[in-house]
Amino acid sequence: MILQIKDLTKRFGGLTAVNNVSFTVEEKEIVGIIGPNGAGKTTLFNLISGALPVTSGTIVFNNEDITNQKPNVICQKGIGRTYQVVKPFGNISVLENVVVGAYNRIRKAKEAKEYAEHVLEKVDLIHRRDIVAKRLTIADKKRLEVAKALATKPSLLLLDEVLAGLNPGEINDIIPLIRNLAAEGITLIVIEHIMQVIMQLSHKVIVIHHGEKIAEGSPQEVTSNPKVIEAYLGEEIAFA
Ligand SMILES: Nc1ncnc2c1ncn2[C@@H]1O[C@H](COP(=O)(O)OP(=O)(O)OP(=O)(O)O)[C@@H](O)[C@H]1O
Repeated sequence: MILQIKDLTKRFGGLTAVNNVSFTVEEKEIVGIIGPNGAGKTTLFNLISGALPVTSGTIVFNNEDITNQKPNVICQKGIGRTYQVVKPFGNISVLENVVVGAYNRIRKAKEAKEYAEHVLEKVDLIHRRDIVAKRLTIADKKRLEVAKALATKPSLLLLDEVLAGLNPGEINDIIPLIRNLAAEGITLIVIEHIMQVIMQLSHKVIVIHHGEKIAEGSPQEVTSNPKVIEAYLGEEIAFA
């Protein structure tokens, strides 16, 4: 077991965004997290990555309690993440963006640059290395977001809607990339709205609704669960 989330709760004033959520993630697993808009998925990532303090509950990573540790400390322990809203440093090059990520783990400039180039090759963005990041297409900005997170050498990577806003062709191009990361031994937790992608990628799916975990199981199990179907009534997610 690489991650254990126990009774995790996050309140923003009177709003309980994450409510008593527990689950575990095994090494090399791909876990999908789904749930309607505002369900608390990104907040969950913010708690795991240390971007927000928890209200109660614990987060154990590699047998170590990391609850409420600082984001840079959690990153150095091996948890990387992407952001739903891509946040490249727009006025510097693609390569420099990734070098910034690499500096979390590598102190020497030459080594950080070499590692950043290696990561850019992995995400198929090496040919754009000298372009100013803000000039990238949306699809390439998503690849850059993954590259920045990969440069921190994560053993657990949290992907927050990296496929949102992409067309079907672009989505099909990025899915093998995600699979390759898993094949290399990186454990993945993936928030995604596109059910087909979740069904294709995930070993296990966790369904969050109003901050609570309402279902957990194989993609087939959760999509045939009446509670899950009800939570999604009126939502645009298609189970087909
Ligand atoms: N920093 C914050 N301060 C106050 N409320 C917040 C904060 N972050 C999130 N929330 C609220 O917590 C709830 C859960 O939000 P969250 O972004 O985690 O949902 P989500 O499942 O990721 O949604 P989406 O699919 O739309 O990204 C929402 O009601 C949101 O408005």
